[in-house]
Amino acid sequence: MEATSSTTLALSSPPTAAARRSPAKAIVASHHLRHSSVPALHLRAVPGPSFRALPSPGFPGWRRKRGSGLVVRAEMFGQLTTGLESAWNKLRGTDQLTKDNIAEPMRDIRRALLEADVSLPVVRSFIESVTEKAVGTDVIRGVKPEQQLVKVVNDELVQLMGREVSDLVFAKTAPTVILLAGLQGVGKTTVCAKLAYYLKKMGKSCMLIAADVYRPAAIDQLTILGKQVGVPVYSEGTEAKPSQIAKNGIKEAKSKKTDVIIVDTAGRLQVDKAMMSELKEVKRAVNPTEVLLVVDAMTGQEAASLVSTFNVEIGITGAILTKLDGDSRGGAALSIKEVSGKPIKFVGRGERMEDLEPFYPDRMAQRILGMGDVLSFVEKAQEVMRQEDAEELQKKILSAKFNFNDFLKQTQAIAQMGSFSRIIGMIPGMNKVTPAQIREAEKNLKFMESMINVMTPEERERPELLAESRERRIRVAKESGKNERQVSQLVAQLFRMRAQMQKMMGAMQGQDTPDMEGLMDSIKAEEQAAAGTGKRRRKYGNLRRRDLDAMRGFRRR
Ligand SMILES: Nc1nc2c(ncn2[C@@H]2O[C@H](COP(=O)(O)OP(=O)(O)OP(=O)(O)O)[C@@H](O)[C@H]2O)c(=O)[nH]1
Repeated sequence: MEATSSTTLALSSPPTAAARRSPAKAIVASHHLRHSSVPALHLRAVPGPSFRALPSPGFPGWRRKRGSGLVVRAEMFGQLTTGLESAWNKLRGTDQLTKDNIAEPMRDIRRALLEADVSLPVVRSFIESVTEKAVGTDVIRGVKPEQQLVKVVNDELVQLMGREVSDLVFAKTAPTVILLAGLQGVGKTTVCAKLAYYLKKMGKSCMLIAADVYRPAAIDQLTILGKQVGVPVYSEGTEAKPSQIAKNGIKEAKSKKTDVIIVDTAGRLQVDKAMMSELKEVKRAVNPTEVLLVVDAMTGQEAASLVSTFNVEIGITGAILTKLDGDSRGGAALSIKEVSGKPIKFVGRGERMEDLEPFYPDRMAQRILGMGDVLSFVEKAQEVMRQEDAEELQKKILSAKFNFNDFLKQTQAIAQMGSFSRIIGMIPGMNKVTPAQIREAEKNLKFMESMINVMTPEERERPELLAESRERRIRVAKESGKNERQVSQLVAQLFRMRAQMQKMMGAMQGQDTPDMEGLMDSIKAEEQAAAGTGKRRRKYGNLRRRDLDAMRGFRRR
């Protein structure tokens, strides 16, 4: 309920005043008094160009500014943001994130999340994965450890909240039916109208169905709000059965070729059998595309367990989180997806019809951290590092110095970035590598890593040593638990990779040609030994031929 800027009010009893001004507000305001989670509005006159009605500091979203006597809109999740800040501060003056220096900041993060009413199992797994990622992060030139931790926490928060925005699903053939459920006073009726307003802006025609027959004012409230947003409301009073009203309403909406139908259902003070069975009945009657549970952000992790319960009982497709404007501590937004497995699709951030927006996990994480500039700085620095790495790699390939250390670097880069294709994509001329080749490479890397790990620094630096010495290959095989053939293939593969990369980049000059006789003989001998079984030939024959071709290619050059 927001008064317009021209409204002049100096009142102590807002519902009565609101009642005088607008019947819609009267219903909303009187309804307000019945619900404890939202403090009642106390309209207050504050001096200004014109007197403006403002909620009291107890109202979500508004706080009294210290010292000034002014009432200002509060930062969302302010307390959580402040709690996290102390974690970053503890890392000042350190050079790198380590298991030891991260312990105390992690305790601060844990405390901040618990104070924000995030559910304990969620906090535990969050702390675990942030710690693991933070300690395993490479130092990025110019980026301070505390900034790096902000980035890790941000990425994990985004992940926790579902990563991607979860769009509303529309039925293949209209109409799309959206069933709204929720406890009393969470903002369900308001959400009906807000959602209709949102969909109307998308160019969809809507109809609201008033199936809350227990609170008589709910039907009037929906009718008035419907008028306000210019959407028809179907109702049959309080005598009919909700499932029947919903059915009839859908029939009417279909005859009017309506795109989306939103069904408002009755809330209860708490979850009870009667509500669940009625909801099940309505759900059966309307066969909805979306069943969305409206939950109040002020109820913290309780909201998350409600989403779980409703999902188990009636099967829902997602949640709408209301009253995110202000004092809510963040527990609901951070716990819902993880606890229930269901995404938050929309958030309500005020009482006006336009105060409903899709839920973007990344934007929410940035709001919580309040550090957008740090995040983009770290991302840029990471990008520069990757480019430098890629350039370095390119130089090595051009001079045929691509060795086992580079091989390992690739594996680590993959672990960090999630995909081989990103590195490959950064090397000019490498975009001819097919996704299938990349997938294959990713699979093989782990296997190869175990052999590279037991090579001496010299052998890693100069793969020629292994190509030329059977003893070395046997030693590597023994220490890594592989056989000689596998080591020979790995060495051959490195040279083949060099050759392929160079070929692709059109730079065939300046490479060393090791004496490959020994290695080739070894592969040939293996091939003969394996010739006994057709199965083995089929399995390995192709690979060996390719290896030998690569070797021959090298020898020719
Ligand atoms: N600050 C704030 N208030 C909201 C928001 N959404 C709803 N409200 C207010 O919450 C109060 C309850 O909203 P209703 O829509 O009447 O709640 P309901 O869930 O339909 O209640 P029942 O019909 O009893 O189940 C109203 O005063 C709304 O204006 C929001 O996102 N932010």
